[in-house]
Amino acid sequence: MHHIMIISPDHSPLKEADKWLSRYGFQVNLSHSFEQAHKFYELKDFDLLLVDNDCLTEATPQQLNNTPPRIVLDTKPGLNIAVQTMSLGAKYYLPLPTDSETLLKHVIDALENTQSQADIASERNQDSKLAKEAPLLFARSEQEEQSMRLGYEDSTIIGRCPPMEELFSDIRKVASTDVTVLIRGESGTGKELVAKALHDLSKRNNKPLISVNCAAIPENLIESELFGHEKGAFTGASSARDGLIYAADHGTLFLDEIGELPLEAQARLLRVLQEGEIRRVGAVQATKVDIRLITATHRDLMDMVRRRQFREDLYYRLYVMELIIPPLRERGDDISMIAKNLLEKACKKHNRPLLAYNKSFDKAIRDHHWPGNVRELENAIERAVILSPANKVEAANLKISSRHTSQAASHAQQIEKAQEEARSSMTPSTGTTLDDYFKHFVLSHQHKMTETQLAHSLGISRKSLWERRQKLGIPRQVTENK
Ligand SMILES: Nc1ncnc2c1ncn2[C@@H]1O[C@H](COP(=O)(O)OP(=O)(O)OP(=O)(O)O)[C@@H](O)[C@H]1O
Repeated sequence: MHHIMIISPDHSPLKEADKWLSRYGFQVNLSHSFEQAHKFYELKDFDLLLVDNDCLTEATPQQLNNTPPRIVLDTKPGLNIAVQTMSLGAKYYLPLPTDSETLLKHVIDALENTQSQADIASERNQDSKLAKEAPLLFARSEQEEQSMRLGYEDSTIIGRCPPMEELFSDIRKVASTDVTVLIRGESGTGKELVAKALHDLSKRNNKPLISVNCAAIPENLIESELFGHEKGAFTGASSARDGLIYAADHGTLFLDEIGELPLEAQARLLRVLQEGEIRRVGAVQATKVDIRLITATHRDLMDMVRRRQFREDLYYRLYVMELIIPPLRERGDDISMIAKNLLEKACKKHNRPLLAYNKSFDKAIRDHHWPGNVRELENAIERAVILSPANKVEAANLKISSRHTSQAASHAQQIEKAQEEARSSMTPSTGTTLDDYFKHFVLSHQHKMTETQLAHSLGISRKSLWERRQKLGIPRQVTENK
């Protein structure tokens, strides 16, 4: 039988865990503080500690010395505290209140993980005599190798600037945990790449990573796509179907553009997170699923909560860990490093010899503002490769619009200016193209409409709206956190 010590103040919701864990056969003891726990028990006799963060912050370094592995739970969760807590040795960091299943799952994971580490340690001890006689080089696992190479020129995510280094360090810390991660960054900054890195570096990497762009699925289909449906659940549902969440069972589900998820689907998703089970549209019974959820958005979800466009309870579920990807224009020398890599790729793709990357090309790239970030850079370089002569790429062939080239003007100022222009003339001037009209309408209305409302007003699907934004490089509304 495993012995667990809960250390939490009287008012903490963590005390509930006592009855849940006892019901599952764990032997549980409770203390109000580390001081009290040390006074009445030998902490080394316990297999695991569940600690309310309030008690952890009050503990002295001596009280934390030689204590069993711990899971830390927090009524005021935050990224900085989470990272600090994990770096101080916590196995998991979870928000409070939590539900019995989430807690049990993490308790079991932590106990199993500790056991396997103990097994490895004892094997290493046995091997150590041999090691002294003939030193062996232990190769790093493929996963460790991959984690060390994050950011390098040959990695899928290139970046060496301090904000990217910080991001990689956070990725390494959270990848192995099962916590829900919210990735924030402007369009084209690499959110999907980060989600993939988290999956590849996790213990779920031999199971599927299912990526879903919530903005690209028509609103009336989103629930059945995600959650599946029963036969006859709606017109056209001629047979029962599993949804994408079920397809991610035991793996990772990446929901991109989570801010575009309609409210009804948000309620269903919340249930998946709370209960660990999924109910198909039209079904009575639920099925258990085990997924690690990663979400991404360029939107200010808190602002959407205030406008009642996003559920507050879901927001707090998603916001356990936040990873922020800086816009390309703030990455200094990384821009050239990424550009060279993209040039190489584009040359290969178009069967061209590696074209010379000269100074004026580099200057043009570094001077541009890149509102569409790495995706825009990728497209511009591909254009330049196609249009340039025999053996060198020419800056002019990047075809980047000059109104974006001022580094001084901030992205926010640019969007504000564009919106101001759009608002000051509510009808487009004569001679504008359909694309201009489209751009004008989106920029002048996006501050007061959701993507669904915008698409509806334009008489197109959300998928088309999303695709045309990418094509025309129309930035989304700037949020205060960017
Ligand atoms: N740091 C990077 N190094 C190299 N390539 C990158 C980097 N970041 C992004 N890319 C490339 O840029 C493109 C856009 O990346 P990705 O789709 O991950 O962005 P995103 O933030 O998810 O975009 P959106 O918000 O529009 O869905 C991809 O082709 C990706 O491979």
